[in-house]
Amino acid sequence: MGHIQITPSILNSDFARLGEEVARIPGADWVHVDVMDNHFVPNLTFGPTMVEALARVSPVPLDAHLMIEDADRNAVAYVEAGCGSVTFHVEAAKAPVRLAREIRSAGARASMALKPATPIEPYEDLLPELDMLLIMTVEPGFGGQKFLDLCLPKIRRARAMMDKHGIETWLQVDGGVSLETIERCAEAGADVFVAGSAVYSADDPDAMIAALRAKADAARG
Ligand SMILES: O=C(CO)[C@H](O)[C@H](O)COP(=O)(O)O
Repeated sequence: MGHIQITPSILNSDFARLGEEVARIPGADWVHVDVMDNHFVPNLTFGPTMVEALARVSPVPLDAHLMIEDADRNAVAYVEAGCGSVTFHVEAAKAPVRLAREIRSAGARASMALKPATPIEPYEDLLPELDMLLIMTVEPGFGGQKFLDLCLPKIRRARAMMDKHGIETWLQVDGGVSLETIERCAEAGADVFVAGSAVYSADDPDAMIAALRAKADAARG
């Protein structure tokens, strides 16, 4: 298991002041950018041009979460836009192994996401192809939703598979992560935590990142 990393999502930040919003979180490990196409999810955010502009001003590297159809054709554009990590949804990829290899060859960390109802078991043999697995803990599409406890057993099973294979794949959780829920995720084996509304609704987002990190570290014992 890797060290604890906190990756604030800008989904619930002020889109009119994105440069200033990322400047408020220098203590983050990554900035999580939720790319939504209004097809894979019923919400629309931004594309590679906006992400490229954000990458130029962000104090920390970008972690793109692509909630888009046709991930096979579009994911590498986000590596070229300057993202250090690119996550595609397995439900949207026709050839996930080829896609993970393309992301890696283009120079970013390759990551694959599972929606809450998508099981991990069919993808066990694919884990060594990934730098990170993202287990969604809400239905993708919107920030500010309630954490789904039903996803915790899947996080545990994914961590057990990684241990069995002896691989260093990071395990990210995304959706409803807060001071109230982060310990459960860390205990289950997650090491990378996306937090959107918890960070951006705090008076001091950077202090919230430190508080989340401390809770996750404590839960690990
Ligand atoms: O992927 C997402 C939604 O699809 C967001 O990253 C996620 O929901 C973060 O927001 P919050 O922490 O408020 O749940």
